Amino acid sequence: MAQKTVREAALNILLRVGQGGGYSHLLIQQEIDKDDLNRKDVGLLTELVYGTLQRRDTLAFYLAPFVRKRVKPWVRWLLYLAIYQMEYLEKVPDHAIIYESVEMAKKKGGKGVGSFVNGVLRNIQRSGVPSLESIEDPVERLAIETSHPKWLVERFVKWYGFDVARSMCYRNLHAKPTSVRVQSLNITRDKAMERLQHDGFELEPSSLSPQGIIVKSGNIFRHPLFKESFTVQDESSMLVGEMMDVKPGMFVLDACSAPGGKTTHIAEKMKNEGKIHAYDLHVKKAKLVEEKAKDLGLTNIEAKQGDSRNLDQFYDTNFFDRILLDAPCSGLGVLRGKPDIKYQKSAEDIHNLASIQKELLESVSPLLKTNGKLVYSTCTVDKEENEHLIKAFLLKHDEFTVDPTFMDELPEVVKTLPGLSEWGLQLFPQDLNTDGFFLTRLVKRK
Ligand SMILES: C[S@@+](CC[C@H](N)C(=O)[O-])C[C@H]1O[C@@H](n2cnc3c(N)ncnc32)[C@H](O)[C@@H]1O
Repeated sequence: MAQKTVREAALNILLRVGQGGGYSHLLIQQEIDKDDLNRKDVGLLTELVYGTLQRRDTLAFYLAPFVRKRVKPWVRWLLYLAIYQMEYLEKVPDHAIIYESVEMAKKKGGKGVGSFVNGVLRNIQRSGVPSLESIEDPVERLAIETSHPKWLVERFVKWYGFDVARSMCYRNLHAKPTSVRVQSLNITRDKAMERLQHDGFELEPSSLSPQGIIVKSGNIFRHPLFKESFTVQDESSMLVGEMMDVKPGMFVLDACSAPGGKTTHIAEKMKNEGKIHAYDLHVKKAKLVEEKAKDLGLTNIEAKQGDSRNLDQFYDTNFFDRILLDAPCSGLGVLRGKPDIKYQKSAEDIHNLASIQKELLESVSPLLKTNGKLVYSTCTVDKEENEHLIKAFLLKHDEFTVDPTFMDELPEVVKTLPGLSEWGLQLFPQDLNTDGFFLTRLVKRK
């Protein structure tokens, strides 16, 4: 695909995301599948879409003094795309960016729109974008310079203080590394790394899971061993499997399991013995768990569609040795991979999600055996969904406590992190370059 067409594809994706017509990562994937782009084009498309979307509010601030009238959404996105390239990418000179943007504007909207776009971009090139230093309120400035909604930055500052909020917002602007988990029953991590390095991959072992590998370069999806031996998984998520404390032969409930990253990890830890009852609300998603288990050769997983708020009709109380509740959440820890989330979620959404999480925890916890362990996790950094929820649950249920051995069993690298508290571990993306993630392990005493 010629570069100009890549930019057109980027514009179409941005417009659809802006209109609420899809998620950027899925739309990029669709475009890649549709056009069979080469590696360079895929890189450029991803960079343009993520970069522009990640910086949307900063770009709007830069554009504001140059556009006094209302413009159509596609023209606005076209201008954001152009300013993003002018301000953040060094590869293409400004005159080429302006030329291509004007051509796209003419093709899509006619000569008039073309000359409007030309005028705006040439003015920006001449006078430069406005300085962010002109914003006096530090929270508002942080919100605009890192393109997060102000209410969200206020929330982060309230929970964690300005410095942690600032590091997190900045880290959210940068791409995250790819990491994979090795199917340890098929191949050891050392052998897998040897093979990948031989095939030209640049790698690092994970410090959070002995099964984890950080892939610094190379396309792991196309590797011949991918299907049967690797699962793409953030290192923070691998920590869940590591902390489940499972043994072969146990009965485990994975209450929210799709697409099965953590289920299959737990199954590997159980040496493919015992049984994991893996539920998901959606039948299609439960199928994904089944397929993933099949690809990895794991037979101790039973994937089923079901609402985990109603499992008491199928199981007696005190049935499971271990329960994982990897709850549906706001996803505020994964903004690097899914920038759309920061513009779409509201405080009310978070509050509603926290009630679902609470309902799920209330419903699955009676199914745990005495002395059984329950891991609660989310990929968010919001206290209402994490620490506050656990605190309230423990206040109500004196049969549960945070497992006293949880802290000791954590990997050394997390033991000094600021997010470790008596309620569990809150990982921030800036800590170890993982997703923002929360996990804790409860134990049932009576
Ligand atoms: C965070 S994702 C789980 C990710 C998964 N544990 C993994 O590691 O691959 C949450 C999942 O919960 C499912 N879910 C939401 N509400 C549910 C409910 N009431 N019962 C069962 N599953 C639910 C969603 O469909 C979603 O797939």
